[in-house]
Amino acid sequence: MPPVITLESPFAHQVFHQRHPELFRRLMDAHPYGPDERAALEALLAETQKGTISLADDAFDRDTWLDWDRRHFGKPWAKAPFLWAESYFYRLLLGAVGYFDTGVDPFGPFKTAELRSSTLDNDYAWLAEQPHFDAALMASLYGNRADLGFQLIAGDSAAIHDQLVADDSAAVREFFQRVAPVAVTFVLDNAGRELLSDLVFADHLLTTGLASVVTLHAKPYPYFVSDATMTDVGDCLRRLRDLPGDSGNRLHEAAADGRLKIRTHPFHSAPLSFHTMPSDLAEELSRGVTVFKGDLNYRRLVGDCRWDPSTPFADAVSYLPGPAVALRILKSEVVVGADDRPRPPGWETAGTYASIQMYRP
Ligand SMILES: O=P(O)(O)OC[C@H]1O[C@](O)(CO)[C@@H](O)[C@@H]1O
Repeated sequence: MPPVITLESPFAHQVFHQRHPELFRRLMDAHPYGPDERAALEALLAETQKGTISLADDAFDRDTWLDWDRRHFGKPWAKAPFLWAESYFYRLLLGAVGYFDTGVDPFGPFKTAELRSSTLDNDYAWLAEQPHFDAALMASLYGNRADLGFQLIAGDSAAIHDQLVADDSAAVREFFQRVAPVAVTFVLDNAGRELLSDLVFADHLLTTGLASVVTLHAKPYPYFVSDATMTDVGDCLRRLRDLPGDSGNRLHEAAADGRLKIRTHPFHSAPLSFHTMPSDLAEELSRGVTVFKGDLNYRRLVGDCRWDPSTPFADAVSYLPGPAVALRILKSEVVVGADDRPRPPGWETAGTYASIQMYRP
């Protein structure tokens, strides 16, 4: 594997030194946190910006983190791998605000606001007509770009394709048509609009008979601000029932008869790439095709490393136990399988480029 990306990277440094303080300001604004939680958040910020990585003796999940440790405890945060450090940061954030005692999702107010957004019904008006395969696939992809005007998805697809650095959409469509009906697992990313769009894609696969069963893998706890937990999946399914079209009701029925399953796995909040996924998860992902959503899952899929962007996608994911589709808006420095068209500086992290990549063992 190429060298791993660490917090020494200017992009990762910016995440820890600019985005995290802003996140903490918003959390303290959104919640009536008392002096203890506020002090714990301030201490966490200071530690992750200047201190050493530590693991509390009485942490309830100490054994898990010792298992996931790669000799990072006791070392400076500034030298840690970006993926490992970000993941542990969110675990510590949850501890600081008492999540493991109260069960109150610190990001809940942001997620709720998105589902209550006054523009949501209008943005999903296109659902009134049953989307075809490409539109459903693109909705799931571009759901990963939070600020997308969703009418674009059903409209001018040429503009969208121009932004793709890798486009295996035809191979994805042909794959589903050839192997249908197939078991499909979604390794979910964000709640809110992204999850609503993923649900629309899942409904399309079930309704058209391309999927025999769809399993949604959510995060075991709140993570990376907006990542979907099991609770978020329930909330989004309910919200989808109020949006135009009938996807929400169909998925509700699919859940009732066992064609839609919702689950989680502890490894989805591990600070490690999928190369080291446990055998029970690998066994699950070997049963059909897996759709990996979003930037964080992409980093975990290929490894959060300094790949040459022209490296074939298949070379980076050949360890997978079965076929896979990766749908991602590029928001971090990791890129594989990109075409060689010239792009402006910073294109990897700008959040304006996207990729659709398919792996068949
Ligand atoms: O929601 P997504 O698509 O997984 O993106 C999350 C991304 O945001 C960051 O936290 C900061 O850019 C990345 O580290 C991470 O990959």
